[in-house]
Amino acid sequence: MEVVIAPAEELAVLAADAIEALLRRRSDAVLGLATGSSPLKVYDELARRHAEEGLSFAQARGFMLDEYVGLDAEHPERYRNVIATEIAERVRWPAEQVQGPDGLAADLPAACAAYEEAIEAAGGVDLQILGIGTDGHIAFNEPGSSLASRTRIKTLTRQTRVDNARFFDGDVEKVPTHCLTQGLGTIMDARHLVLLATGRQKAEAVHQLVEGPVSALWPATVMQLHPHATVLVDEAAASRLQLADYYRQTYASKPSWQGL
Ligand SMILES: N[C@@H]1[C@@H](O)[C@H](O)[C@@H](COP(=O)(O)O)O[C@@H]1O
Repeated sequence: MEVVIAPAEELAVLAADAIEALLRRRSDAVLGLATGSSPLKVYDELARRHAEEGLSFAQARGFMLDEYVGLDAEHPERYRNVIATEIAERVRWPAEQVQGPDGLAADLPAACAAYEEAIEAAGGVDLQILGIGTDGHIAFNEPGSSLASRTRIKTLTRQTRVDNARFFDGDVEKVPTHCLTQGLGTIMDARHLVLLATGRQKAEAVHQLVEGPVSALWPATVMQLHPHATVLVDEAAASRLQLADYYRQTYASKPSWQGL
């Protein structure tokens, strides 16, 4: 696992560099997309490169991590709509090439199974962008999630609903109680995991993710078992890391030919 500690703007550039390098290598690359505030600067940077430097998403495919159950098709916080607004439309990504689990399906388990099949049929995710919840969840894999889980229905914790209430007029009761989420096993199948975290409220989760014992109690710790995982954090999110100096030295002495 590589840990990079840098200001948020720099982290966004690093993540965008990795995505750009992938797209220039393979224009039909498969990107894993996350919602939440953590990836927003990355999406801004990709939109800028699309507009100013011609970075193309015309052939790329995208798979979202998760979706709320039951939000109206037009609801602005429906993750499908969030991804359309924050990234897909800005880079003129053909809508049919970006998919998410269907939180409005009549048969939710069938929708989860279909989603797993769609990811597999696309050849799997090349690069997965991730954020992390304050309770250590990735996607919506709340504490207690099986480390081998696949796309399924989950109940959101009170903590996650409180954290996400800011997107629902600050009213926790408006935050859905259930979601569909890629499982930890699904996420672990992606070939490169790039997690972004900023702010002191993420410091404990980041410490557990990087340095804690692998445990369902902190679901993101499963990433320690991934052969290619990158953790991009600002100083505040890194403030509880025991080996922060070592990560800094390692990154400072990294050869320029080596990407993330
Ligand atoms: N389902 C999303 C996650 O994918 C995201 O990583 C997390 C952190 O959100 P933020 O980046 O806004 O802190 O919250 C949500 O619950």
